Amino acid sequence: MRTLLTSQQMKAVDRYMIERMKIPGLVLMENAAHGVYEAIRAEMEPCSVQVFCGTGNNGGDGFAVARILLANGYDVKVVVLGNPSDISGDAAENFAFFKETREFYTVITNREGLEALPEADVYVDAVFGTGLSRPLDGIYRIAAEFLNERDALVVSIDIPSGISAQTGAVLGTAVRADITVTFQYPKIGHFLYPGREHSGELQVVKIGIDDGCDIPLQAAVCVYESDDPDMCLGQRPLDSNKGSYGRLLMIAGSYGMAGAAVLCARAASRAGAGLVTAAACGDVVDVLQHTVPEATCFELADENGVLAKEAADMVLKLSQGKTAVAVGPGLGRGEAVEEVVSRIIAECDLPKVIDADGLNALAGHLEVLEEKKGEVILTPHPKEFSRLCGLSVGKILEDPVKAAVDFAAEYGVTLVLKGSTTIVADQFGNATLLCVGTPGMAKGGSGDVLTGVIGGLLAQGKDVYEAAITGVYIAGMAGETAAEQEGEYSMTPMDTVRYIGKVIDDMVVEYISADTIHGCGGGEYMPHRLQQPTEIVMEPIGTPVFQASEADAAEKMEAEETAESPAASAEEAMEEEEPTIVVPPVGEAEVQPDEPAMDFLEKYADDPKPATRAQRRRLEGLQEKERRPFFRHRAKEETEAADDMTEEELVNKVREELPPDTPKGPTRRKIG
Ligand SMILES: NC(=O)C1=CN([C@@H]2O[C@H](COP(=O)(O)OP(=O)(O)OC[C@H]3O[C@@H](n4cnc5c(N)ncnc54)[C@H](O)[C@@H]3O)[C@@H](O)[C@H]2O)[C@@H](O)CC1
Ligand SMILES: Nc1ncnc2c1ncn2[C@@H]1O[C@H](COP(=O)(O)OP(=O)(O)O)[C@@H](O)[C@H]1O
Ligand SMILES: [K+]
Repeated sequence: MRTLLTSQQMKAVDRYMIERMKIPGLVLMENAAHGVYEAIRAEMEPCSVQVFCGTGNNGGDGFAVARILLANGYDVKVVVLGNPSDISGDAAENFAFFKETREFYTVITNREGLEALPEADVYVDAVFGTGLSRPLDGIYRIAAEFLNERDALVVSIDIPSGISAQTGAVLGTAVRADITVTFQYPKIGHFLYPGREHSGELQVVKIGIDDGCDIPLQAAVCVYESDDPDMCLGQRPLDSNKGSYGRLLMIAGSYGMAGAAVLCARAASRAGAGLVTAAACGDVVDVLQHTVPEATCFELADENGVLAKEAADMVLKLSQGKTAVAVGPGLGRGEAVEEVVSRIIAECDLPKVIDADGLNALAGHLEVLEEKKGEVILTPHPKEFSRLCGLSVGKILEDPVKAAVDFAAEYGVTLVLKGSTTIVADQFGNATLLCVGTPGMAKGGSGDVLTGVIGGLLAQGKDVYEAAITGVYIAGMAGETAAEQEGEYSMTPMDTVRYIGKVIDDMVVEYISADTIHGCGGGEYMPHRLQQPTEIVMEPIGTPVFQASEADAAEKMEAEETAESPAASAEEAMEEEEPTIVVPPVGEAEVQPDEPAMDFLEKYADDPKPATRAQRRRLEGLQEKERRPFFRHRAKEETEAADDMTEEELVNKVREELPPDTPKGPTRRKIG
């Protein structure tokens, strides 16, 4: 799990370090530039590099990178876009060297100027960072388009120029980077499309903004990605029984849409619910009894295969003794459905997840949410959300985090806005982005699976925000596994259901105490969560921008100094050292799963970074196959060499080659 900052929060952190911690801005910029330089050096030996610089601090980073590259033998040209006399502050300090020597920079104002430049091996995009405030136009637009046409490595500093750090939106046009190097904290725009795709491989480097500033703790947005080690569940206690894992009441399906109920019920069971009770109209019950034998079923009153108003009394009666409700998949539409859904919300005090036709039933009747008795999770895709909130889909996607957070706060619900990046927002202004799932899930029925998983977790006693986040993670990871096994084109939602168990099994760790309700752990591992909306104060500078008083800060420093021995803190610091994280590139390369092996290998020979996990696995598999003869050959040589050794020499050699003791990871408790 990673904390994401907005541009405003990042600026506030920056100011804290400069004004309070007295780290000069130039030092931060130098550290940032070294991070970018390391990223380039890891990819390319000294070669020709053009650094496109704007006139703000992003450009300042660019000048510093250019200087470091020059000092390390790269052939560098700085391309200044905009008026050099606008360069000020730290950026001007870093520009000074180029201004003086004149030899390594040029100011470009039009396309002809760019086209007259020689081709380079690497282009660095240091035009705009978090300060982007309006769509790119003029020379900036031309330069972004020019960079996108280059057949060379493009490295963006902080965020691809033209991408909004807040929303991931393209403002006018935007650079498509192969690598983006950002500083200390990723930004929301790195994880929302189209920003996620434009960022390429994301690297996060430390620049000296460390502990001591509480703004990152106040951040309300965080992200989970595939295989995130922080996402875990506790073990089931050995002496538990089905009653320990809750009872889910599911109301789903109608004539012709029994499948939605089947997927939802199966997913809930796979997510661990102790008992799933499916309430539906007659035809659906018949199907459920055959396909989901583990569920108990009740027939509800219907009219032409869709719930009748009278069904509401039966549903409310059935809800007694249950621990959660899932309602909506495949319910169909009509006044009766609206009444059933409204009454469940207003009269049943259990936590509930509402999806699909449950959401359609709510659209236009949002006042019902003001009367809600139990906590509510809504799981719309953008179109369903548009029907709910009245904003157009386009408007929602302009700033989906804001749209989700605003709605959740206004109606006091947890909102799951589904998509290629799914956003979970709670009523306090917190949001979690989940970069899991696969285009293989873009197939009818995937949403029903998610509803079942969330319902199953709710039934087991998970808090609504946790159930929503964990549910999206599990369904997304199960979808990714299904895509690996069955292919992105062919996988079905039922395949996703099949792999839920594998995903959950990988998430179960021994070290979470099972005393969280019903043995479903994870609480303390979930993101830091604000209980009150927080505002980051930007003005006035220098005085109480940050809440802690001088006296508090001095006290805290003194306490920290006396609390730890230097050796212990150094050791801890090493342990806590955050590695540079690398987010796999997304979207760019569209490779069909059925592509012949050789074409696939050739396509990625120079750039082994296919778009999806499934594609990466496939590539790794093929590369491994390619390598095999070599390994066999080496193994044979080694055996022959070993034959010539005495036994003692052989034992010593093996000892030398043994890896040092590695710490043991969490293991599952053995039963029996
Ligand atoms: N915040 C931090 O902690 C650090 C920030 N650093 C760098 O500083 C950057 C932010 O610097 P700035 O705040 O100066 O912002 P930028 O360098 O991103 O750009 C701001 C300048 O561009 C202008 N501008 C914005 N959009 C424009 C458009 N479409 N067309 C023309 N002009 C436009 C603005 O008016 C402003 O003058 C970060 O992205 C990062 O690269 C680093 O130096 C390291 C430390
Ligand atoms: N390109 C994608 N990448 C990741 N996840 C996706 C993608 N497309 C769809 N999904 C996921 O699949 C599910 C689809 O839900 P939904 O649109 O409600 O489907 P349906 O109503 O047909 O069941 C959501 O959880 C969504 O996040
Ligand atoms: K940039």
